[in-house]
Amino acid sequence: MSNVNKASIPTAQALDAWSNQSSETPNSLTIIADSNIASLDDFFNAQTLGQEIYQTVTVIKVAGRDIDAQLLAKAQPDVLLVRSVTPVNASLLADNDSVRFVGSATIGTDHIDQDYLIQRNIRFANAAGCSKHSVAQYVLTAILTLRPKYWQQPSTLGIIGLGNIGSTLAQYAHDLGWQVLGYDPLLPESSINNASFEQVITQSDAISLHVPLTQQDDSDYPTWHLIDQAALAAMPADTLLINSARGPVIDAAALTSDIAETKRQVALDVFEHEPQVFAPLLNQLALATPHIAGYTLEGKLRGTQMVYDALCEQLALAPTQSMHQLLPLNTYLWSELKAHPERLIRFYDIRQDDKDLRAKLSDGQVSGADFDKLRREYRLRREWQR
Ligand SMILES: NC(=O)C1=CN([C@@H]2O[C@H](COP(=O)(O)OP(=O)(O)OC[C@H]3O[C@@H](n4cnc5c(N)ncnc54)[C@H](O)[C@@H]3O)[C@@H](O)[C@H]2O)C=CC1
Ligand SMILES: O=C(O)C(=O)[C@H](O)COP(=O)(O)O
Repeated sequence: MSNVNKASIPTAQALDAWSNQSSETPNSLTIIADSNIASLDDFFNAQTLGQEIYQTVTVIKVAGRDIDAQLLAKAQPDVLLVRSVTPVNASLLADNDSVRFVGSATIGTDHIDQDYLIQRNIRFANAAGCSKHSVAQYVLTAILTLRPKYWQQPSTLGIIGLGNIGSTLAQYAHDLGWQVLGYDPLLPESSINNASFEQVITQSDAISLHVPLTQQDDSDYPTWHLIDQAALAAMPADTLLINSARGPVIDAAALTSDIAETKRQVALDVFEHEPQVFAPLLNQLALATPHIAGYTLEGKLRGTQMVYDALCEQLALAPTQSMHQLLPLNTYLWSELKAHPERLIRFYDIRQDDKDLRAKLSDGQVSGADFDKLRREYRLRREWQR
């Protein structure tokens, strides 16, 4: 049996050409995938998935925001692979009865209606923890760029949400001799889960948010507008606030007024009205980046690897591709940076990302198209080895 990788088709427009040729081959596997998933061709092809079972593996690559119900109804894929910008729910899948597996190469799952997928008996996998070091390193870079004195001076880092990213950030904070005040009502008390929400808000030098976006229906501790006008009013003006979780965790209108009044330093990687970013907030931020905290080569490849492994399990195949075969040598060592703080800009020049985003400001906003373009064309950083 020969395995033929029929094609990786780059755009939705190519779907018409593909569907005219498609002869509904038995044992064919059709995948619709967000073209922003790293190394799609390396992980999803007839060699890595065929293995005597699938004669044809077709990957239709589409921009995440263009994956819609019409496309799914027409292509009738077996597998849907997304990142964070494609809402996967009844509106997307109602007219489709072919999808058996949905993979999101991301940590966050707020774009996925998991109850609906269970109802439809569609297996779901995400990439929990894939970029936890990358995001933690983004946060450290933001803090140390804005407050270089914290390399030497003991400070208190408040962490809200102590899952994969929050707990990883706490390890780096301890490496630097910082005190950690952590709050996570869904985890047992621990050496880092050691404070109330109020204590974190009122007693930290810097606060970093690492919660999923949840609403009242999903959680006893919803995070939508967790940082609202009251939380900001309780936060001392010199407390640095960083959000790399999801935009709506902070009430953007309240934050805009708060910074105008307090001149607080705030670093945002995510925005309430993303992909649009509005000037009144952007112009007051100490640092602003286009949702790239997790965008390292390692973080993105790990995300792809995790959904590939889960798909292999679903198909009862042994995984044959590994991200380690695809990674160039990594020379970024956390121990080196700790010994030479002046090299931070070489490890991650966050001000360049900030500058690139602000350069897109026009007519009072960064448009969704420009925000997405910055992300699509982002030169992936390397994750520091710890
Ligand atoms: N900016 C970026 O590029 C990235 C952003 N993210 C975002 O970061 C979020 C966190 O990621 P992980 O740490 O890997 O997730 P995780 O699921 O491992 O941890 C989240 C933690 O938040 C806690 N939590 C939930 N509600 C809370 C509340 N009201 N108050 C305090 N804690 C609460 C949970 O108990 C859990 O321990 C993701 O859900 C995603 O939205 C993730 C990756 C990249
Ligand atoms: O993993 C997550 O959760 C994230 O926020 C991603 O890193 C965001 O990347 P995209 O999925 O929007 O490319």
